[in-house]
Amino acid sequence: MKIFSKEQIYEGDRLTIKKQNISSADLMERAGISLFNWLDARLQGAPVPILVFCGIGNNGGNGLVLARHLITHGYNVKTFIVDFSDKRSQDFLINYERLKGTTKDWPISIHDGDDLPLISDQDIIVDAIFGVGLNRPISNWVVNLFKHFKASKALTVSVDIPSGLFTDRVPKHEDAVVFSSLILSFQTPKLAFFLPETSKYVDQWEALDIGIDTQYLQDTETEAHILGKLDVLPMYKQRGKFSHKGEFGHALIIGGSYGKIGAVQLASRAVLASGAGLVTAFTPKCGYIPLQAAFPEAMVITDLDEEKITNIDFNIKPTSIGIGVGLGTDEKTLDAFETFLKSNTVPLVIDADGLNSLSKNNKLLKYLKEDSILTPHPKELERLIGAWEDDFDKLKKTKAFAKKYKVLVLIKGANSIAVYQDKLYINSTGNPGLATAGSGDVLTGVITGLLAQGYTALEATCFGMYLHGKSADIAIEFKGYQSLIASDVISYLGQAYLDLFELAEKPSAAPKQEPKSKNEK
Ligand SMILES: NC(=O)C1=CN([C@@H]2O[C@H](COP(=O)(O)OP(=O)(O)OC[C@H]3O[C@@H](n4cnc5c(N)ncnc54)[C@H](O)[C@@H]3O)[C@@H](O)[C@H]2O)[C@@H](O)CC1
Ligand SMILES: Nc1ncnc2c1ncn2[C@@H]1O[C@H](COP(=O)(O)OP(=O)(O)O)[C@@H](O)[C@H]1O
Ligand SMILES: [K+]
Repeated sequence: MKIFSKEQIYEGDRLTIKKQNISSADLMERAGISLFNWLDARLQGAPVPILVFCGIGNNGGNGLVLARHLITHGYNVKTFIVDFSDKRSQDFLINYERLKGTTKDWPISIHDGDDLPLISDQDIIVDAIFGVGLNRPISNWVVNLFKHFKASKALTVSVDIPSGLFTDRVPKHEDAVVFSSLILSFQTPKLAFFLPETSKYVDQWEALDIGIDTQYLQDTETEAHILGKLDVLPMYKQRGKFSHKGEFGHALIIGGSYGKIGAVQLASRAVLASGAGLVTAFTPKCGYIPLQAAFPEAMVITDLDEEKITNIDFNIKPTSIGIGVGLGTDEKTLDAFETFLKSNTVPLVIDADGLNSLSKNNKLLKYLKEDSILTPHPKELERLIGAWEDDFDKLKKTKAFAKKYKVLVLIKGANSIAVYQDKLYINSTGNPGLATAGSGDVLTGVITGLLAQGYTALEATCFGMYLHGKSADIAIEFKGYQSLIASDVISYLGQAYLDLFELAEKPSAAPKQEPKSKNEK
């Protein structure tokens, strides 16, 4: 699913209004009704007090439309205008009048210095104060209102985006953003929903189709994409009945050092569990017995040295290589890594100590084969590209690095992001259970295994991180977060594959389904 920038959202609104020959108030009505449908389908008339807080712009306008429909459907609604500026948008005013025509409970205006309304933790707060139009720091009295929301512990639903969250920068103060239990976002989510520094404001999000022009949605190139099942399913390669293991490639995992052979075993097992035909592990001699004993499906080649890799030499023709897991950064290993990089022409995944080797000796970067896949977690990334201001700056720097060396960088984390040729591919699967030793080694194996089967670097990375996270999402249903271990992610990979072909289950009371916009294949 594409993630549109602030400018593209405004352009989409404008173009839709023109092409569909409607007014902006009509579009606002449609947006407001999509909010109502979603909430009504789940509230089903519950008498819960709903407190709708509206700004004076179009986000506020959405709130007024929602309030009006809730009132006419008999819900228990109180509407507040958060009067942070005397500049009211046209569509806000239209809906302000409409609302006053609907109920005798006119909206209550809140100004700087007014007492804040009483909010019980049984209430529902609708945050329609700021949308994507936020363009400067928020007045303190509004920040106090946000703190008041948080202190009330009431369920908070944000319209389009949590008020106070910018679409393109990290908020200066944590209190200046509404902590949202649920965001009902128009048409597509925003990039800020997926970054470590801003995701704390985002619990759940839903994208509501408001009928933005499908041609525009289809034709507009966006920097970021969130990858769901429907985005990765087209990448899946069917298996023919008469296929044989040679067709599914031969991956080579290079890594391991004394006491860290397990990383190689995890990666090698993940290679086969992702569907590759053959896997060979290249490790120090100390890895030979453990690997052959623990994982008979793998073939093993060993280094001359007992405890570390000192000379990478193999007589097989792998179709993909994954290097770095458990590798260590001993001087001799660094030299072997350099020699290997200079001669390698095979599709390559570099992880863990392979990345640290690149950081220790960044003149090696120029030897990286085009489309090599680097899979750093944030700490490894910082060693590679240097420190960054915030998550947006991190992405900017990573894009520059990926373009400069013509590589793909997968930044691992809660929402892993693959950075490739100026684009960002954000993973939608995975959970905190994955914060466990070796889960990154498994990811390396999955991606190397997919590369071996002929997936492109981008496909192997996007499909790989999706399956890896999906496997963990299935595994925690049986294991819980705490006791999920990396081996489980391998064991449940098969279920992750099978899940690809399960139809997405309908929410319990499916709201009136707007026609799916084309860009959601
Ligand atoms: N135009 C339309 O018909 C549609 C607009 N949409 C809604 O409109 C929102 C964007 O609306 P707006 O562009 O009016 O902007 P917002 O409603 O997000 O912000 C309101 C106004 O506040 C001002 N402002 C920004 N930061 C401020 C601050 N810190 N202190 C005081 N004032 C500040 C801005 O001038 C802005 O116009 C979207 O988030 C979405 O909710 C959607 O309904 C889609 C349809
Ligand atoms: N909170 C989280 N939610 C989802 N995925 C996570 C979370 N924490 C870590 N992960 C995932 O777990 C893996 C961790 O990789 P890494 O840090 O390399 O672990 P290791 O080095 O132990 O193998 C990555 O795939 C990352 O995306
Ligand atoms: K909002």
